[in-house]
Amino acid sequence: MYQVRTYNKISDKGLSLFPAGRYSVAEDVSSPEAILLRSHKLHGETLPESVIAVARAGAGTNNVPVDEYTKSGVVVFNTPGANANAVKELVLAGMLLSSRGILQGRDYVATLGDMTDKGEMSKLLEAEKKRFAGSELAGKKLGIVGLGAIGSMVANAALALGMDVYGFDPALSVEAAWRLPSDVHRMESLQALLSEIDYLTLHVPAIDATKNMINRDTLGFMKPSAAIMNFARDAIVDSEAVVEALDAGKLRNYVCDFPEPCLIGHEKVIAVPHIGASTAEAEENCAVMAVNQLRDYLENGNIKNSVNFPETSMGGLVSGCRITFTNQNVSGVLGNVLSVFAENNVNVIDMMNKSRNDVAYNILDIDTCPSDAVLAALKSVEHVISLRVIVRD
Ligand SMILES: NC(=O)c1ccc[n+]([C@@H]2O[C@H](COP(=O)([O-])OP(=O)(O)OC[C@H]3O[C@@H](n4cnc5c(N)ncnc54)[C@H](O)[C@@H]3O)[C@@H](O)[C@H]2O)c1
Ligand SMILES: O=C(O)CC[C@@H](O)C(=O)O
Repeated sequence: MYQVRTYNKISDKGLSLFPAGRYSVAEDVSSPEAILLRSHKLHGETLPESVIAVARAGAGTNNVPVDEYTKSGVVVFNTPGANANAVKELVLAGMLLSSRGILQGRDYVATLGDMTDKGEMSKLLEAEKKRFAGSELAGKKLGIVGLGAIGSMVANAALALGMDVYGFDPALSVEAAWRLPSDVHRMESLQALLSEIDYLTLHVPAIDATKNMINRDTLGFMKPSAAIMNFARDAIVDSEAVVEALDAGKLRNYVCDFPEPCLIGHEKVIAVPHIGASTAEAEENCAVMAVNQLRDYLENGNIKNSVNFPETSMGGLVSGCRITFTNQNVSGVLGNVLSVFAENNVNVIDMMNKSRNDVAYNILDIDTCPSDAVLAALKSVEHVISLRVIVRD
């Protein structure tokens, strides 16, 4: 029986994919092999020694100490693209809220509760509506920083709305480049993009390279009439600098999914409580993808959509026994492991060896499961970090 510890509200559509007889899935399982979570922060928490995998039902993994887990052979998964449409739609809503007097108009209308005469009300509204006039998105310039799953969807939608789209992504993958409409103007620097655009939307991960990417200096490149959408992470924007720019009339609006104390109540800030991915569809997509990936890893040793381990798949285990092991990515380890098999007359039927940065991951199918003594010898090969035996039941 596999044990999976959950944090946060995970969609039932995903959880129901764990077969009841083979998985115990709950917040309080005692010796979990896996953790399934959304935004719960694992930094500073002691990971049970039994854990071999962590699945983030979502894109960002900055709530998981990935580097630390990699060293102990724990595979971290995410669900790329599974909630991208939900975020895209909220970015569009953010730009519309920023460009039109929707919230201000709604607040004003709510003050008219004492009026009883429909005609009087109509006259008053027609007289007052000029205070809530806005501008259109069509024809405006949108800058997108980060052109991955979300950024490319925002680009397509913005082009369909008649916006002129500028993109900056120095780490763009080939796959993401193929998804990108050719109408997007490719910018060579953040500064060049910021000085060009009317709206900025951020879709980069929270990593060292993106920390406070929007700060006093970079805000200085932007037009005073520009507005920023931050549906990525709080760490990417220096909020205090944003408030200074808003107060000084050097920035029009800040729309964000990550409220902080300095932003609360500011008339030029529209802040919502991290609801970018909070749609039934996105929650289901993420949970289904995360559970399928976890199951394939636990039951077959296959790795798909990991942020720290290489993509490695040998399909389902049909018969016999499968050994998987993780090692430091140095020369000679696989050879030494195979020598142990050879010395003990264990026949390897099929195998795969992949590496990523400092780790290598291996799947080996063999005739029959090795004895405990052979397994102990395999585990003691220098630079082997962890080893697992999977048997078809
Ligand atoms: N508000 C929410 O609920 C919500 C939901 C999903 C994702 N997110 C956040 O949005 C981020 C992006 O999500 P995604 O699904 O598009 O991820 P993604 O991995 O598909 O795309 C990220 C893109 O950022 C680019 N990038 C990395 N460093 C960069 C840099 N220094 N400058 C410019 N571009 C850079 C990458 O090359 C990649 O193309 C996630 O990491 C997460 O933090 C928030
Ligand atoms: O789970 C959520 O609600 C947020 C997910 C989002 O921050 C992500 O990085 O995918």
